[in-house]
Amino acid sequence: MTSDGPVGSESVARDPDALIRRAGARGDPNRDQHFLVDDRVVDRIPTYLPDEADRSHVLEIGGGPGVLTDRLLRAADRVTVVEQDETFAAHLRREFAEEVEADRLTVVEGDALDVELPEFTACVSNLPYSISSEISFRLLPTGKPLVLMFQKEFGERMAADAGTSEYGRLSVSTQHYGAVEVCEHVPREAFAPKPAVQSVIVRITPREPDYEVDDEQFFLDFVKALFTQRRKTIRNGIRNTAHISGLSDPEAVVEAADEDVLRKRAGNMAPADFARLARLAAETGL
Ligand SMILES: C[S@@+](CC[C@H](N)C(=O)[O-])C[C@H]1O[C@@H](n2cnc3c(N)ncnc32)[C@H](O)[C@@H]1O
Repeated sequence: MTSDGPVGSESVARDPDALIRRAGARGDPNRDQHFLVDDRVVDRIPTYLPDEADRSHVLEIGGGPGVLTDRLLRAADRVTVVEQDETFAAHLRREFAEEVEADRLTVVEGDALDVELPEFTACVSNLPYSISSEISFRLLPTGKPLVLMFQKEFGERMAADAGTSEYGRLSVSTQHYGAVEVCEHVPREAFAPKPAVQSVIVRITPREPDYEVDDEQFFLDFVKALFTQRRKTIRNGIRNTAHISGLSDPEAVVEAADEDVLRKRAGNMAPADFARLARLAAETGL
């Protein structure tokens, strides 16, 4: 049930279309503004947080008219929303004046890639897709649960298993930080204006990886290097990409590694296989 009623008296969830009307501006696709207008989808998003997630301070990137902000304020003690567009930032402060006054909502106007992020306990966002990768790799190292909307292909690559066509550097580097699941496919019709692409909601639950990495930066660079040569064997990948991985003696790594591993291709290497090889590479070839 949603309400189109007066601002500030909402005991039921706010109606998406009414919020867009009160914001006084339509979404501009050139500014990554595709707003959720399907209540059922918006209502489900906060429920994808893991049960054990700490809901004391939830971060939202890209608040827009505030339909998700509204649901997050119902599910969390405190919310910080980062919004780049001054019209929508001003609208959010107006629309949620009571919550701002009560210190339950902070509206940060600025670019989510530049602003200082608060000490949040979880992040739930319908992201601006043009910054999907950069913002994800700002959020992932915080080790907090994330529920994020992405372009379908991007979210599926994050969640992909070794041996599938979607599996790549993005899968390994995301899964390094947490367990990744696609919770829901969201059709274009759930947004206004309708985006050109389909979307997915992805949950990332932080956990320690099931392998050990001594030098995280080298591990991530090594994975990046080997996926630039995904059609080549690992043997040739190691040899051809020292300028990316930073190896000073790639030949020593090839000599030390198992033949079984050297014959594989990056797309068939599980994250734990990369980690084992990265440890060996750091010991023998850095
Ligand atoms: C896909 S819309 C989502 C809006 C709202 N949460 C919803 O679900 O309807 C993305 C929002 O992010 C904002 N935005 C775009 N780039 C941004 C950036 N770099 N930093 C912060 N916000 C940004 C846009 O103005 C827009 O309001």
